[in-house]
Amino acid sequence: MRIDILTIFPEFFDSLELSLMGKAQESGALAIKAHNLRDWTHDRHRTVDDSPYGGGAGMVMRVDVWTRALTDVLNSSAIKGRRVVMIPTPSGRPLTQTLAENLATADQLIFACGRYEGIDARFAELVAQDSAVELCEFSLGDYVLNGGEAATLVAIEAVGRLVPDVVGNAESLVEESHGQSGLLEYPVYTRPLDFSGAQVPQVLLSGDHEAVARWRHLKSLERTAQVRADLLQPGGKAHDSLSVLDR
Ligand SMILES: Nc1cc(-c2ccc3cc[nH]c3c2)n[nH]1
Repeated sequence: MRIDILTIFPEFFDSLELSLMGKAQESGALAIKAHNLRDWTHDRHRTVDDSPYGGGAGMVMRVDVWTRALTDVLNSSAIKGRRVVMIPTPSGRPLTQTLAENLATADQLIFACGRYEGIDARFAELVAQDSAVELCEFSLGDYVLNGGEAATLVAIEAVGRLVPDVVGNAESLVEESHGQSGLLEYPVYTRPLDFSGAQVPQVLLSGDHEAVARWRHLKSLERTAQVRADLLQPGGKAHDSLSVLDR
C-alpha cells in the first residue's frame, strides 16, 4: 500500500520510521511519504490560509493550494487501483475497526491534514466529484484536535497493521480487541509468577489449552459487558459471541 500525507508539518510523521511501520517500509509492504503543503504555494510567504468568508474567528485553508497539491500527488504517484482521499475532521464518519479493515484493501491512501479552522469546503466537494478517487472524511471520536496530523497517525497505524505482510503473525490480529470476535481483549500475564502477592490465574498454568481458551473467552465477554455493553446488543459486532454462554 502507498500512503501519501499532505501537511504543513511533515516532520510530524518522522515516527513512522520506527517500529512496525518502519519495518513495513523497509520490507516494501508499505510506502509512506509526507509532503509539505507549502510546496504548492505561489507566494513569497508560502501562504496556505486566508480569512473566512462570512467572518468569524481563525483562518481557513485555501482550496486552490489543496487542489494543486492533491492533483500533483495523484498524477505523480500514478498508482493503479483503489485510491482513497482521507480527510480527518470532527464531522467525519467514525474510524472503526470495520472501516480500517475496509481501507486496508486500498492501493493508495492520500491523507489531507487540515489545520486552523479547517479546509475550504470546496476541496472535499471537488474530491467527491472526482470518479478516479474515493473520499473518506473520518473522525477519531467526539473531541476536538488542533489539526489532522494526530488523527492521521492513528489512522495509518490502525489501517497499516491490517495490510498483508505488515504484521508478522496474522494470528495476533484475530484475538485482539475489536478483532473478529468483536469482544475486548482478555487479560494477559507473564513472569514473575508472584508479584507482591498478586498471582497469575491458575488455569493459565494448567497446560489445559481448551480450559485456557474457554477462560480467555469468558474474560473477554466479562470485560466487554463491563466496559462496552453496547457491543453485545443485537446487531453489535460481539453479539454472536454470547452464544458461548449457551454451552
Ligand atoms: N476526531 C477529530 C478530528 C479533528 C480535527 C481534524 C482536522 C482538523 C483541522 C483543524 N482542526 C481539526 C480537528 N478533531 N477531532
